Amino acid sequence: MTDAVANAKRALRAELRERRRTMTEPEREAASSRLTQHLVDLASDLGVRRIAAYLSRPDEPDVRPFVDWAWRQDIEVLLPVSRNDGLLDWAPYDAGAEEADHLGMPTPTSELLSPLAINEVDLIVVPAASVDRTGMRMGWGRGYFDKTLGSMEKCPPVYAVLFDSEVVDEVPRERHDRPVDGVVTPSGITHFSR
Ligand SMILES: Nc1nc2c(c(=O)[nH]1)N(C=O)[C@@H](CNc1ccc(C(=O)N[C@@H](CCC(=O)O)C(=O)O)cc1)CN2
Ligand SMILES: Nc1ncnc2c1ncn2[C@@H]1O[C@H](COP(=O)(O)OP(=O)(O)OP(=O)(O)O)[C@@H](O)[C@H]1O
Repeated sequence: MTDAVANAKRALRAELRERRRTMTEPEREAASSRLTQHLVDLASDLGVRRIAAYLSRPDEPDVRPFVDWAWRQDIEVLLPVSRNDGLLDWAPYDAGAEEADHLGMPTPTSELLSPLAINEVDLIVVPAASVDRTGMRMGWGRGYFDKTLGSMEKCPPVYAVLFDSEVVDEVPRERHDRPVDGVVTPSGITHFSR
């Protein structure tokens, strides 16, 4: 049963990855500017002082203009750094240098903070492959965010960033999967009731 779900996730991820890969540049640019506006609205409405986000790759919905906006507003932004033990360290965004880590993910080169640093933020913006209409989230297959969110005692609002077509009726679900409070897509913000 569990294997069947894991296989279903893998197949769905491959399909979603391919769809992202074939998006055109004008489509990406239009999505990016609308997405940024909604992320700015979300952070402004919540009055955040510190957030956790990530540095998107070219095929991901572009959260970089939002990260830069937050930094210019003096909102502290923490970025994930993948560890070999499956946990995430965090490092502050300072508009400085970045490098690709061994998984190919853009990673900051600023000072490393421990996995506990995320306990101090008031909004977490996470990547996702797909989210369903109840808020159940499927990530990219390494469990980093499920582990991180599952380890938090008191979790601030968590919003996944996706393209519109990636919000679906139902995602394959395993016991350890963590739901999100909402999604931000180019067409707007959806809040789930939990
Ligand atoms: N920009 C960005 N940074 C991020 C993430 C992300 O999704 N986007 N992460 C979010 O977690 C963490 C890194 N996570 C990763 C998740 C999966 C794979 C990966 O190689 N996955 C396999 C697919 C496995 C499968 O399909 O079952 C692959 O792509 O071949 C790499 C890094 C932290 N930083
Ligand atoms: N809280 C957890 N504790 C231990 N192992 C976990 C936990 N969450 C996920 N895992 C393991 O991580 C692997 C990937 O899980 P899954 O396919 O659900 O990842 P995902 O939702 O794509 O990841 P992410 O949350 O990083 O985006 C699985 O082998 C799973 O057993």
